[in-house]
Amino acid sequence: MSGSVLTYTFLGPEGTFTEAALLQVPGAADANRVPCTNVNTALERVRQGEADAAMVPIENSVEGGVTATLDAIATGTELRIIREALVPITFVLVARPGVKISDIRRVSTHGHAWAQCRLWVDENIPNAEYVPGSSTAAAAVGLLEGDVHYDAAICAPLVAAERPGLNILAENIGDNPGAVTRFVLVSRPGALTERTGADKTTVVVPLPEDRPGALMEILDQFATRGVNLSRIESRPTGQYLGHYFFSIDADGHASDARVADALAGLHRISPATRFLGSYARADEQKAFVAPHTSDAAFASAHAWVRAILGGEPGA
Ligand SMILES: O=C(O)C(=O)C[C@]1(C(=O)O)C=C[C@@H](O)C=C1
Repeated sequence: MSGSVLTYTFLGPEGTFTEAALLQVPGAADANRVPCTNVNTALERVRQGEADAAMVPIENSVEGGVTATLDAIATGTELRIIREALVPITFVLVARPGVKISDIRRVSTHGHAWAQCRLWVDENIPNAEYVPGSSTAAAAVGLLEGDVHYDAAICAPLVAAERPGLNILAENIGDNPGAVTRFVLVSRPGALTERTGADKTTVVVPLPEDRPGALMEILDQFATRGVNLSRIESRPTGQYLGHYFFSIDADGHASDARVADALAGLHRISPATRFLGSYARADEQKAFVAPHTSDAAFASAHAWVRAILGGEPGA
C-alpha cells in the first residue's frame, strides 16, 4: 500500500473477467492493481496488509459457486465482503495465427469457463482435450509466450482484442447467452458498510453435528424473521468425510433488525458462524419486508418485553 492510493489484488493476469469486475469499483482505474495467479494469493495479500482489498469471483449463473473463493473466505483469518459486482460473460476461442479449428487438439482456460462452453466444444471440437488454466487470460497469454502444450484458449473478447498476436477462431461460444458472473470485493474487518435498503449479507455456518434437523433449524432463523436467501451452498470443511459448512447469502443488512436477530439465532445454534459482511446489492433490488419483520415491529416488540420485565402493564 502506498500513500492514499489504494492497492487492489485480483485474479489475473490483466484481462480476466475479474479485472473487468474490479474496474467497476469507483477509483479502481487509478489505483494500484496487482494481478495474482490464484484467489488464495489475492486474499492472502489482503490478510497480510499488503493490499487494501481483493476482487475475486464467487458465483456464476451457469456453473454455480466458485469453490476456491467460497473455501478461502470461509476459513483462515477473518475477511469482509464490502461490495459485489456483476459481469456479463461472453467467450471467444483464440489461437496463434495459422492455426485452424480443425488443427486444435488441446484447449486451455479456467475451469469455470470450460464448463460454460461444454455444448459448443462438444459440437465443434469434440476431440479437444482440456488443459486447466489458472484464468481465462492466463490461458490466452500462454499461447503468446510459446512453450505451452495446448493450441487454443477460451477467454474474454477483450483479451483477444488487446493482443494482436491472437487470432479469434470463434465468437460467442458460451452455451448460455445471458451468463453472468458475480464477484466480491474482500477487505479486512472494519466498520460495517452503510445500509442502502438493497443489501446482502453473507455468512458461513458450520452444520452442528449429529443433530437431526440442524439444517432446518438454520433455515428457520431466516424464515421466521422474513429474511429471503439468494444463495445457499454446502461445502466440505475438509476436516473429515461428512463434515460440512453452509455458505449463505441473505437479503438485507446486519443493521436491519430482522437480519441481526437471524444472525443472533445462527450464533446460538452454531457458535462458529462466521459473518462475512453486509454490502450493497449490485442490482440495487430492495428486499421485501413484511410489516411484522420491519425495524419498527422489532423495536415495538422489544419495548413490550422490556415493559413486562419492568413490571409495567404490557399492552
Ligand atoms: O478467468 C477469468 O477470467 C476469471 O475472471 C475467472 C472466472 C471464474 O472463476 O468463474 C470468472 C468468470 C468466468 O465465469 C470464468 C472464469
